[in-house]
Amino acid sequence: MTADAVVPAQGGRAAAPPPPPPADFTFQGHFGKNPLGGVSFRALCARLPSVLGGTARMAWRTDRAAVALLLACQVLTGLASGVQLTATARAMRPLVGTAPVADRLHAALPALVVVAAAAAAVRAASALAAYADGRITPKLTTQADVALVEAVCRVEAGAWSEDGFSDRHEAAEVGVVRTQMMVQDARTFTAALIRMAAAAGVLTVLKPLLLPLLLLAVLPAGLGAVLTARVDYATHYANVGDRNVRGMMRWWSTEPRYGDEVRANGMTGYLVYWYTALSERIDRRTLATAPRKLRIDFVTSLLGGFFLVCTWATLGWLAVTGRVELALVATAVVAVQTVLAALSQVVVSAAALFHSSLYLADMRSFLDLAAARAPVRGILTVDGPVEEIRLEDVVFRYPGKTGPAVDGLSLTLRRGEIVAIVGENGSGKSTLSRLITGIYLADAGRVTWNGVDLAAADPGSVWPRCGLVPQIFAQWPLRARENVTLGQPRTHDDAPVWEAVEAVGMRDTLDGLPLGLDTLLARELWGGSELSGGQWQRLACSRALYRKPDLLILDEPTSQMDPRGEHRIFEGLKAIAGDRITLVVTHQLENTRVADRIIVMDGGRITEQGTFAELVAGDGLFAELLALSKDR
Ligand SMILES: Nc1ncnc2c1ncn2[C@@H]1O[C@H](COP(=O)(O)OP(=O)(O)OP(=O)(O)O)[C@@H](O)[C@H]1O
Repeated sequence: MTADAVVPAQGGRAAAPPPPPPADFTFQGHFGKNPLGGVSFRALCARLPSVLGGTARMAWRTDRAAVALLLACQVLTGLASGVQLTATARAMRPLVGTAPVADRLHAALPALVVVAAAAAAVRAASALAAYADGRITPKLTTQADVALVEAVCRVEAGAWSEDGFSDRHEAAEVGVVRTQMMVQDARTFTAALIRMAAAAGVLTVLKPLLLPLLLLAVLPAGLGAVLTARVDYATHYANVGDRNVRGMMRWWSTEPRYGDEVRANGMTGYLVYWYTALSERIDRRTLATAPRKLRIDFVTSLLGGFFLVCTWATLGWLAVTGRVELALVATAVVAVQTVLAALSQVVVSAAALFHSSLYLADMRSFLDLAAARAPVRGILTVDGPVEEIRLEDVVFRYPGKTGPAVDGLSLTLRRGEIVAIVGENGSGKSTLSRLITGIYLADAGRVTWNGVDLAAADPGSVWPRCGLVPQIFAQWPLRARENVTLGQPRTHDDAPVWEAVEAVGMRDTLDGLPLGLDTLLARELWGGSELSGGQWQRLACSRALYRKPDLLILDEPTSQMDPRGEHRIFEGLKAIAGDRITLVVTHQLENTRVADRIIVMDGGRITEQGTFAELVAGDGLFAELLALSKDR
């Protein structure tokens, strides 16, 4: 079914005109250019030893015993292949003689036994090598995967706003998948290389002339495989942006949590159309390369075939003209077949290795990029309770935006204070809370905690002192207990967990779950229990309270709560305010009554501040917004 065939459902009404296709996602910046686009063929092939070396080093670090076993098996394979061919040559001599069959067989028997034993050794070595690979690969893949997850979790939040960062991440994910094939490709490659060397050695002894011809017969296939891999990679690179967005849309469309919105708002038709259209665009790019790949295949097969015919013709000519005795011709046939099979394996696995190396290089370069974006701020530490947080002429602009989100803002927050931040959508409230916590660093001006500039402070001494309930909070598919304690060192005492749960009025709800605090909060997983939106929000608040932070920031903390829950949260805030700085971002202006001070933001600046009574009495934005909230 094509995108055109997918008619967006409009509640039974005829769908016209056709919906717009998905937007084009192309990056013009630094990452918009395929890094291999201008690289020569020789330079591409020269990568192979470093790829093999890199894989060997990674594997060595992972499981030395398995790597040693793998190497031993490879050497054994080579030796056994050589023995097999030499014994074949020895067996052929009596076999092609003129004595009675029984005598010929009898004379060839010892050599044939050696052939059989060597073949068995090759089989056994190959089985053991597969076993060693099976031990290395899962660990290697997990290592790569964990390294990627960790790197992504650590980067500065601002990195995600950089042009192409998210797509480089998507490309790195493909690198992790490719890691699964890396050891197998390297194993096949080295085994074939060793087998080929052994067979070529025997063949060289028999008739050196055949070897270059064989090489010529196989090399075009290798060239073709590498050229095809390059075309595939170029297509992959061009598709990364689209695939990334398609993956996200797939998640949003199929995630049960958003299922109600998708169904009741009649989005299914358009979403399927959109998904199909984007997939077709990706397919079009992929299919566009098919004729080129076919041409490469044709030309290289033709060349390879030509040289293969030359090899067999040469062998025939040698036999017919008596330049080689018949027994040796028979061995040469076996040797040619062996070298040919091994050579083909070498080029195919070398091309596969090369292909994987392109994606692994993406993974490594993303890990480097992520490491470069990890917070490196300084070694200063914030000690003791946080008494004062000060912002001095702070300016912050998101990458790619023309104007600043926070524009020359100065503010002092003191321990024991509850400060409410209000303002219209987009006025910079959430950005301000990110600057205060040091999630973002100011472009100009500075933010200090107890006089320590966050730009020079180790985040490890700052973030453990924060408790943040963001506007969009996570609903972790973990047990209820972990949903409260996540981010804190593990304790075996549930009393503080219940205390935090009690503070947000969730004790009865969690008590009622099948396994209490041990209940898995994930509807879609086996044995999981789902909470309501407001209950999840209460749990997010309890997570921040459990941390007993020096700085508590609540960004729209009660937007999904019933009045009882909301009342409880704000009463609770007053009770614990003495030990910390509390910041509440809210549009529910009535809730700001609890605050000692209210800050009104407009266009990234503070335009008013004071107590609730003072601001109500004034004729500024706060009074206007409050009047609007009551005007029904
Ligand atoms: N991650 C981001 N990347 C780029 N621009 C952003 C990002 N987050 C916010 N902005 C921009 O910064 C400005 C301030 O946004 P911010 O989220 O701080 O406003 P807010 O006052 O919290 O709004 P709301 O009341 O809607 O939550 C807005 O113009 C917004 O478009």
